[in-house]
Formats: sequence, structure tokens, C-alpha cells
Amino acid sequence: MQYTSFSNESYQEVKPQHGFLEIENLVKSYPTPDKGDAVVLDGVNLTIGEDEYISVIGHSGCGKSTLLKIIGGFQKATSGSVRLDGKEIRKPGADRMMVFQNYSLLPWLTVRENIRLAVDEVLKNANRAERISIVNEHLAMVNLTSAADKYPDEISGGMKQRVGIARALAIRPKMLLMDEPFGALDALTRGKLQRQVLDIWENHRQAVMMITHDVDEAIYMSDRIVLMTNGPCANIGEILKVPFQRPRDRSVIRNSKEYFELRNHALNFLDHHFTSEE
Ligand SMILES: Nc1ncnc2c1ncn2[C@@H]1O[C@H](COP(=O)(O)OP(=O)(O)OP(=O)(O)O)[C@@H](O)[C@H]1O
Repeated sequence: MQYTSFSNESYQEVKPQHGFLEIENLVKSYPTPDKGDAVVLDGVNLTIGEDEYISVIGHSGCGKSTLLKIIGGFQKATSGSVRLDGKEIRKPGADRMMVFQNYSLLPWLTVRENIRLAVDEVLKNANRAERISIVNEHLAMVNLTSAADKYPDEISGGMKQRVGIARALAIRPKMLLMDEPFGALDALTRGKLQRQVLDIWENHRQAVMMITHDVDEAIYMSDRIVLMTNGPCANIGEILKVPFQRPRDRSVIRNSKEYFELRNHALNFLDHHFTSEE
């Protein structure tokens, strides 16, 4: 793996002292009908701290979602290992919650019921009053208290995504896995929701891995940005450390020299890894 070649040393990768999620030599291939195995991920190594916010950027088809699904336990690695808190990940679990771009809410349940269902399913030791309180707390956290009794088709895309995030957070996962969570939203709603997610994360620190195609979003939100090389046989090309203090003010960091350099470095990397097929 290469690391950044910035003259400013602060951009160099700093591994978290205590690896919470540890990915070692991860390989994932799929069988093809005629050409043997197609290798999607080829030897991914990554360590994430328990309160780190990591973004993953790479061209379409390089294997970002595959990586997230393996961490989520929805797919199996072909070889290598993925451990969370020292335990090998073999199947989905309530310690890792996924948030998808397409919301994935149950349309026949209200906003409140969508969150309640997950809480009932996972927090089996909590009594009824505690579960109601957790649901209400998370509805309030994403400003959805007044929409609690609406159905998904009665609310906007941004609100649906907030339900998905509240549902994921309500069961108190150790790690949040987000696959382009703001991808389907208009720019204004996206900006607001990014801020809300950061506010929540700053108050309830947990490990986050977020896939995005947006370099500005990655810089604004993350501690480190993982840049993937193109597939097939994709790998981690570089890991960039984001040097800005939190809480971040988007308009302030955007005007800094470091922001400009970091953004250009990421964009140049992506340009460099642009295949002729794209
Ligand atoms: N179940 C599967 N069976 C066979 N091939 C698959 C399967 N799932 C994914 N792939 C292939 O693996 C590669 C990586 O797919 P993946 O969805 O992980 O990429 P991605 O980087 O998330 O793309 P995008 O940014 O477009 O969402 C693609 O070539 C895809 O066709």
C-alpha cells in the first residue's frame, strides 16, 4: 500500500492505537460462468479505531459496497480476516448497522414503528418503557418527532434517510456502515443531514465507515479518507488523514490551504485511477 506523498507530514496515515475493526489481507472473488474467478478485492488491509469516522472513495465497481457488505457480515471474504473488537465477523449482527442510499424502510409501518421494530428486535432485554423512551430519544435526535406517525410515502427523501439513521443508531451499534447515505438527496438537504449526522456522531462517538463519491463530503465528515484503486483486483491506494479540528465549520475549512491541497490530492488520485473503460 502507498501512503500520501504530501510534503506536510500531518497528512500521513496514523494508525489508530487500538484497532477496533481490523481487516487483514482481505480477498474477495466471485465465480464467473466462463472466465474463472473474478477478483474484486485483492489484499485489503485496514485498521479502524472505535471512534473513528472513515470514508471510502473509489470509482464505480471497484468493490466499495462489497467491502462494506463483508464487514456487515452479509457476504463472506474469499480469504483474509475481518475482526470487530477482536472477534471474527462471520454473519450480520446488531453490533454493526447499515444505512443505505435507498432508505430501505418498511412502507406499511410509520416512522415510529420502523424504528420501534428494530429496537424490539435487538434490545430484547429492555422493558417496554425503556424501548419507547429509546425510540422517542432517537426520533428527537433526527428532528422527526412531529413526523413520527407518518408513513414513508408521506415524507421527503431527507426525512426517510433520517429515519434510517435513527433506526440504525437506536440499537446502539458499535459500528455504523453507511453506503452513500446522502447520495439520493438534493444539495441543500444533503448539507443539512451531513451536519446532523456529524452532530450526533460528535456526541455519541462510534466507528463509522461511509462510502461516498463526494470528496468534499469525505473531507468535511471524516478523520481519514481511504482511496481505493480501480477494480478488478482493487486495493487501498492511499489513506489520507484529514487535519481539521472538530466541530468543523465547512465554510472555514473550505477556504484553507490544507483543504485545497487535500481535495486536489484526492481528485488527482481518482483521475490517475480512471480506467479506459469508464
Ligand atoms: N453478487 C455478486 N456476484 C458477482 N459479482 C458481483 C456481485 N456483487 C458485486 N459484484 C461485482 O463486484 C464488483 C464490485 O462491486 P461493488 O458493488 O462492490 O462496487 P462499488 O465500488 O460499490 O460500485 P458503485 O460505486 O457503483 O456502487 C463489480 O464488478 C460487481 O459487478
